[in-house]
Amino acid sequence: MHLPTPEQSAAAEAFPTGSHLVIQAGAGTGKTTTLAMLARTARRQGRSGRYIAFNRAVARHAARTFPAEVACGTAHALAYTAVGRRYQARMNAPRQAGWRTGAALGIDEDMTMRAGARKVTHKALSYTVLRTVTRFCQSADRDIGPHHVPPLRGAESEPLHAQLTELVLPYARKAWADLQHPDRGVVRFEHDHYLKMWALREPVIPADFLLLDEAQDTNPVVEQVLTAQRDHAQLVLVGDSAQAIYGWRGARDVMTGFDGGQLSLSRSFRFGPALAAEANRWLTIVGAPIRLTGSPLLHTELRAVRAPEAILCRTNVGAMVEVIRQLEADRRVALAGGGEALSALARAAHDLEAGRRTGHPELMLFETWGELREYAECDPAGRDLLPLVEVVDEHGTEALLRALDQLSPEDSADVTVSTVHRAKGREWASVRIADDFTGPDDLDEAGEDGAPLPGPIDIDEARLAYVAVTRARSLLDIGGLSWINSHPAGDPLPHPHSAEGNPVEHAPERTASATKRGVRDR
Ligand SMILES: Nc1ncnc2c1ncn2[C@@H]1O[C@H](COP(=O)(O)OP(=O)(O)OP(=O)(O)O)[C@@H](O)[C@H]1O
Repeated sequence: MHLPTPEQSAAAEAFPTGSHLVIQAGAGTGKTTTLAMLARTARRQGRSGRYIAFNRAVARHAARTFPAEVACGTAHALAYTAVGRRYQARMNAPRQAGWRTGAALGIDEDMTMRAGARKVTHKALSYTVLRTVTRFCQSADRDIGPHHVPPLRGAESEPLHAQLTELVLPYARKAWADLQHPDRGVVRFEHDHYLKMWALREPVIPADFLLLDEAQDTNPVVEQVLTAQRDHAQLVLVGDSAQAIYGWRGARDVMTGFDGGQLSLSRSFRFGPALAAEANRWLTIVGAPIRLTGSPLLHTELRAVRAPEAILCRTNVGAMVEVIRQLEADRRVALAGGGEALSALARAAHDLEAGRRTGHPELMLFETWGELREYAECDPAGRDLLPLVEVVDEHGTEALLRALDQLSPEDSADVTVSTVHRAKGREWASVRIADDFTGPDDLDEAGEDGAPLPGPIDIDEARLAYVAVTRARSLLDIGGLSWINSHPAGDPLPHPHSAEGNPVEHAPERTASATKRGVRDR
């Protein structure tokens, strides 16, 4: 048993008062240890509660640490017990292509829409219908509406999206109605469906307290259920606002602005002071409420690393490039999460090269590779696909598929390549940041030395950088993030050109952050 830090003790003392709390827990600061301390305090008080984790693996890990009075699980597990189990027969139904579901809902093969020169086929319409239902299920809304219809690659303009919405909405509503029957229907029943049904019933969760983990990335549907418990249960939101990296798929940081006592954990047990300083530079840029202190007992170096245990990439395509490089260097390579997402992309590219349409949701509106290349090169909405086009044009799809076939399991690999999204919650002894983390574009203005001034840093990119650098224990090679060393915002001292100190930008939806994101890691 460790001697608690003053911050851990403060959390353990605040908890028994029963008031709602927010605990900002920085990377590697012993969050689980601290929550277990709270749980033991509750046991002494005779209170029982629940810990709600982001996924099942985290919930299982917590269950081993927490006393039995605290039930550990996910929001989906609660919803399954209350609603989902009635739909078990439908959940066991075999998977089928989205267009078959679309056809069963009435989207015939000849039902298409023109999007300029592109044809939105019945397959793309069916996909959009199913995605609309999923987005509704993740929202806090009572009914399906136009804002749930996702933008379709290659048909992003407002008039086209409006046309798509009009076409898709009636079928999305029909799909949702179909899903209500416990034992028959044409739409495949998914976990998000029963979660939404449960939320619409406005459930009361019987508990004296609820501990919500990873609260910086909470789906609105879970947020709605949780905040509705605040009159009978003590709410404790735990997470790290600076690690909120799922905003692009609708998640919200429910810690910021929450009405409750504010606590923090800032002593990192993962790394030493040098890495804490690097992390703090990013925490300053994102305007985070905490700064980290490294453990004086741990030595972490920042320097070039030739053979790191892990290479962290910004995008899926960046990961593909790294996999190829590492294989060429004769290293056994693992890809966190497996190679299926990348293989699907490579197969889609292969189909387009052969002049066939693909069913891949990102590329389904394009008929040929040339058409996709033009979209990536000339359309601002397609700019993030440029790295994919370049990697395919450089290596060819067959070489990419061969490379992905050679992946090793993590436990027998020399190096693990991962996107930052996949690396969340993980740590390695030595980490290199991949070179797809490019800095912001230069401004049109020049500085006193005549060199162009670097543009502001997108705040979403800075959060991603913070998650990436804090995965290392002993060695960090900041690699692709080295541009920060010559950016004014990378200076830990306030910069003279900026009243606030650091020029950063809070990017609105679908601006720089969206176009820079690359093919998404799901
Ligand atoms: N007060 C303490 N003194 C020394 N070591 C501690 C203390 N609190 C936690 N630790 C150690 O820090 C490490 C990380 O703690 P823990 O497993 O609780 O964190 P986590 O929740 O898994 O990770 P993170 O903090 O990154 O979310 C563990 O090895 C734990 O034993």
